[in-house]
Amino acid sequence: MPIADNIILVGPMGVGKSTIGRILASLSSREFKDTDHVIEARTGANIPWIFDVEGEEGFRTRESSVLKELVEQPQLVIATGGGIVTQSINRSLLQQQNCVVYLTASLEDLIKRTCRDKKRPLLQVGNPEQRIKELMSTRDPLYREVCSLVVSTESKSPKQVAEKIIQLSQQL
Ligand SMILES: Nc1ncnc2c1ncn2[C@@H]1O[C@H](COP(=O)(O)OP(=O)(O)O)[C@@H](O)[C@H]1O
Ligand SMILES: O=C(O)C1=C[C@@H](OP(=O)(O)O)[C@@H](O)[C@H](O)C1
Ligand SMILES: [Mg+2]
Repeated sequence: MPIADNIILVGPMGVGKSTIGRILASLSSREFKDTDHVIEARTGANIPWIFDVEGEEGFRTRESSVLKELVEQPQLVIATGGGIVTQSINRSLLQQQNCVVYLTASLEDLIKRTCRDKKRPLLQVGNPEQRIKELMSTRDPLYREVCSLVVSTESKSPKQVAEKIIQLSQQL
């Protein structure tokens, strides 16, 4: 893969996109961007606040415009939010990219990694375990539709996952 190409991480909340993305960027000499962080920096508000004030729809509009902007820049690692694939306009854009990596984890790990924080509004309503299961059943086919690689994070440290992505992306 040419060095100028971006690596884009997709997958469910808690799979490690933001954590692994940062490490992957430093290991592969790319700049790290996280769609959620860009939205927060631009609005001066955190994700739960944006969901409260603008609803999920307002957040998705912001997310789509940030994604469109980022994919046009060279040599980035882009960590997306777990719901990026719910919008068909985002899926079309992702399908045009060279390297979109779907990170996977067991439901048990996803629950463990998200249960302690309150920064994910979609897990604050109802039973979080049930919510993660529901979201995964609708979103898993969508992640698969847009990805060029599937990489499991199970029993691997974030650094090991980042190294695996580098190895596999060189074979694309
Ligand atoms: N491979 C991993 N093994 C164990 N814990 C992880 C791994 N990757 C991420 N985590 C932890 O899971 C939590 C969620 O990670 P985060 O990067 O915010 O996920 P995402 O951006 O996909 O929602 C964090 O506490 C992070 O430290
Ligand atoms: O799955 C989702 O719909 C969301 C995932 C979050 O990002 P992470 O996947 O980085 O947690 C964030 O974009 C927002 O809370 C909505
Ligand atoms: Mg994240």
